[in-house]
Amino acid sequence: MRLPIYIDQFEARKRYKDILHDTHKGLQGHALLIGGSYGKIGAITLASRAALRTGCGLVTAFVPKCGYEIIQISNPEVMVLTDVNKKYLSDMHYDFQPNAIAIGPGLGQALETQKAFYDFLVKQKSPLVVDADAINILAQNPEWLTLLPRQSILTPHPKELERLIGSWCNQEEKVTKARAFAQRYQIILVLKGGPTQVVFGQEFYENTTGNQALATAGSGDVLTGIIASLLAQSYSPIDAAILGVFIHGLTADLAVPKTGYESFIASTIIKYLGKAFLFIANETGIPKT
Ligand SMILES: NC(=O)C1=CN([C@@H]2O[C@H](COP(=O)(O)OP(=O)(O)OC[C@H]3O[C@@H](n4cnc5c(N)ncnc54)[C@H](OP(=O)(O)O)[C@@H]3O)[C@@H](O)[C@H]2O)[C@@H](O)CC1
Ligand SMILES: Nc1ncnc2c1ncn2[C@@H]1O[C@H](COP(=O)(O)OP(=O)(O)O)[C@@H](O)[C@H]1O
Ligand SMILES: [Mg+2]
Repeated sequence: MRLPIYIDQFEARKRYKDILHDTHKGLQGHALLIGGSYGKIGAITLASRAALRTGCGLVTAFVPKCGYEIIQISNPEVMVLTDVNKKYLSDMHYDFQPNAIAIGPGLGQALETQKAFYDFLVKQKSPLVVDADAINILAQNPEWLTLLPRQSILTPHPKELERLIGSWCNQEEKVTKARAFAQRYQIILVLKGGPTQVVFGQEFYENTTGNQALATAGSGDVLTGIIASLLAQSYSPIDAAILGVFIHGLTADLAVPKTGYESFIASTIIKYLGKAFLFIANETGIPKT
């Protein structure tokens, strides 16, 4: 098996873009995060807060009606659009053009949601971030995979990956199958775990940040928000995926000496995003190439 390209501070630094002094929220990108269902609005709440803390100018969450007050109260900076349905999404309808869309956290797999996801996919032209139940729905309806815009980023954890590509006997087989899948559908696969790997075309990357503190509910939902935010800020899909997993893992490395593993929760990732960005921007000592 070919050696991976390690996602380290050099790879992160060369991809990182400074925020310009004369920018404004309209230039910083608008991310749309679609998901949530009754009992799982937290997933999209976390994803949308992470998107804001990653620097995009505007964030809209599209959730079922039961999520409206939850998100408005917990994230006042986030705008909220609601579905006609109370408990799960049934019609992903919005009348603006976001710079990036992520779909899946907390979405559920109700039949009406699956149909709405199909109608949504048919209309998409720009790369998406696809996570959690949106991946599970694709695994149940593999013929829809061809509808994914090229260079969409799928972020499965190992169980979601298995639903998508089937089981594997060892790491080598996993990567071989993932690579064939990514090439077939012309997508980027973020294989979450410890360590997280990224598969894109002929390239295979492995992240060097992160630790077991990330094994906590909502950790992946936060990653989805981070990657969507970078995509909305005009990072290319592969740069958004690579920088996203590096920053996500770095928060845990920076936090654990202060929090310990046990008290680290998904909100702690968001809390440490600022320190992670400062590290990449200023503390690596690596000049911008
Ligand atoms: N606050 C909220 O609103 C939250 C909402 N959330 C939302 O819930 C929805 C369901 O998502 P989900 O991931 O919890 O369920 P699911 O896909 O069945 O996977 C679980 C199974 O997968 C496995 N597994 C997982 N990781 C693994 C690993 N690293 N390595 C190996 N195996 C691993 C493991 O299987 P086991 O080992 O038990 O066989 C485990 O039992 C989704 O929409 C999500 O966004 C959550 O984000 C939480 C916070
Ligand atoms: N032991 C570990 N070491 C490093 N990273 C981990 C570990 N366990 C989980 N993670 C990371 O935490 C995140 C978990 O994502 P996911 O399972 O989708 O969580 P959730 O659905 O609860 O948000 C992934 O980014 C994964 O790489
Ligand atoms: Mg998840």
